[in-house]
Amino acid sequence: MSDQKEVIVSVKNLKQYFNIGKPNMVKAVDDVSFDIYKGETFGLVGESGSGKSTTGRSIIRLYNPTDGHIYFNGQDISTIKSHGPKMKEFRREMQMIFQDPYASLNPRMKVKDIIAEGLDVHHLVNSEDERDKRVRELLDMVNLNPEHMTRYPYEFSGGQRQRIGIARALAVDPQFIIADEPISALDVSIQAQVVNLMQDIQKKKGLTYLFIAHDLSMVKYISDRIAVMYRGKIVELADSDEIYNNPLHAYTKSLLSAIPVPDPEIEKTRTRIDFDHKRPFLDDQRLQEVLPGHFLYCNDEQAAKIKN
Ligand SMILES: Nc1ncnc2c1ncn2[C@@H]1O[C@H](COP(=O)(O)OP(=O)(O)OP(=O)(O)O)[C@@H](O)[C@H]1O
Repeated sequence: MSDQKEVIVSVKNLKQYFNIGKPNMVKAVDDVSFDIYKGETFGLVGESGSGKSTTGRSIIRLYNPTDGHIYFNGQDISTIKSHGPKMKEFRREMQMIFQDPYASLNPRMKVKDIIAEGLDVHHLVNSEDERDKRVRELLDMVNLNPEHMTRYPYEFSGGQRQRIGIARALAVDPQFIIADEPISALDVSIQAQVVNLMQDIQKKKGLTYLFIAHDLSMVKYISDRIAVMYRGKIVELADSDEIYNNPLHAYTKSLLSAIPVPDPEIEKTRTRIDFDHKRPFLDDQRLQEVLPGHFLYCNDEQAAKIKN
């Protein structure tokens, strides 16, 4: 994490509601606020349907926010037209890596054209030679053989395809990458390789990551800070170690208890903590700082108890 804690992305009171036929409204993201610091990996964790992907997609402005603000390097991007020239500039700085490397790469395009898409859109290269040279560099950066740039996605394994997805995201030299469950579809043996690669590249390029995952098993190792999301709200946010060693929200505790332990003896005795999913959010609760840098969704009385 950067020492100065310079904020790169700031999300303020974001609401993203979907109208699924009156009077039904899905509150996918419901009044969520957090900052992401330059150079850090910010983990966003929660079970399926908790609103993680919608949060990521709202930041990159794939949706028009229902309410609230998104700031990128201090500029409010929540009101910029999503297909206008101004947004195009910001898109160059914010890229996305998707969960399914099979679905997210066009099977009819050669790898070099997939990777160069951003270069073309943003007119970043002036000749075919320059384009090829850049694609080679990018393939090399993700440890793929540059000679394979004229191949098609089906000729690559799952892990290799995710590397292609990473190269595509890196092509425009972004500052910030949203990785939406980038390893969930991969074999466990490949997951660590892809994560290590992402971390190496992060160091080299000073990148900031928003890393979305449905469980804490990998995220706790790679994130500087973690936000736990439940039913459209952030219920806890703290440094990764703090989340792991001192979880305060019952939902966080249940997520932690779901992580398998590598030691078979300890694994045998692992008890899962259940979370009562019927428990509603109450009007007097909000996300508040209960310990330095540790935020919990609770009421004032609960907060005061933890503070003392
Ligand atoms: N475009 C949309 N239209 C209507 N409802 C949507 C849309 N996108 C998401 N939702 C709903 O919003 C809620 C949050 O979805 P979201 O995909 O953000 O959750 P998630 O935590 O990322 O889950 P997953 O891991 O399954 O992707 C879900 O109830 C989902 O059905």
